[in-house]
Amino acid sequence: MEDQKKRGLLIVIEGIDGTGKSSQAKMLAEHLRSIGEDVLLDREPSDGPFGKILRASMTEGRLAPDEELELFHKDRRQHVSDVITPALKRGCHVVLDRYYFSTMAYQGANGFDVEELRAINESFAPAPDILFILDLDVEAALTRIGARGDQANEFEQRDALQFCRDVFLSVKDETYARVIDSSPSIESIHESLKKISLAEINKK
Ligand SMILES: Nc1ncnc2c1ncn2[C@@H]1O[C@H](COP(=O)(O)OP(=O)(O)O)[C@@H](O)[C@H]1O
Ligand SMILES: Cc1cn([C@H]2C[C@H](O)[C@@H](COP(=O)(O)OP(=O)(O)O)O2)c(=O)[nH]c1=O
Repeated sequence: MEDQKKRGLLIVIEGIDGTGKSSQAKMLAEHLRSIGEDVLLDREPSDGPFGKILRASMTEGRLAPDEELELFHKDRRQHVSDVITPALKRGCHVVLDRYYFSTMAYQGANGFDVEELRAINESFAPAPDILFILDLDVEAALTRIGARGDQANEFEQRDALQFCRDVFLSVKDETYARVIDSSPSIESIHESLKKISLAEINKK
């Protein structure tokens, strides 16, 4: 008898820096576990070898765009095959802080073609069951992360973050996508994510 265990849900949380992804992912995972669901809380770049190189480059100095993109794809291929797919197959939900929509956004802002990036990633990475797009204007997001670089840096940063925000919103009509206004309190946003996630889990 084929194992009839229900496949887990891939729940992805995306948004520009400061929209509350990490806070919401942690709270959602903790809530689902508290009601007996098997949940893996994870993130991209992942904690695998390629992800580690990427995270190091964020403090030690950005890699060349081509090299950086190649590493994000290598990291995701390994993350999907070694972590995400096995977890979903054993019925474990995966709550993921960033996924390939961040590649579309941030490497798109770096000059790569957004739709091409989407096609490459969707050739090997499963689409989410739910994609929460945490949306917030760039000024409010920058304030939250206390990003006060020099003026020039801020202008560049603002433009790039606005580009990213627009890319995230560009997938809002997908059946799996939910745009969540991230200006309310952390708790009220958590209530929205909890309600939507439980409705999907109960559909299975
Ligand atoms: N809804 C919210 N209202 C006010 N502050 C928030 C909210 N969500 C997150 N924050 C704060 O903003 C900062 C960034 O939150 P974080 O969860 O790390 O966002 P991200 O992972 O999207 O960068 C943290 O200091 C966090 O406490
Ligand atoms: C997953 C992913 C992240 N990123 C970027 C977004 C972040 O600036 C950085 C690290 O992600 P993260 O740790 O989420 O940083 P933050 O908490 O500040 O948002 O990696 C990409 O450029 N491409 C990607 O595919």
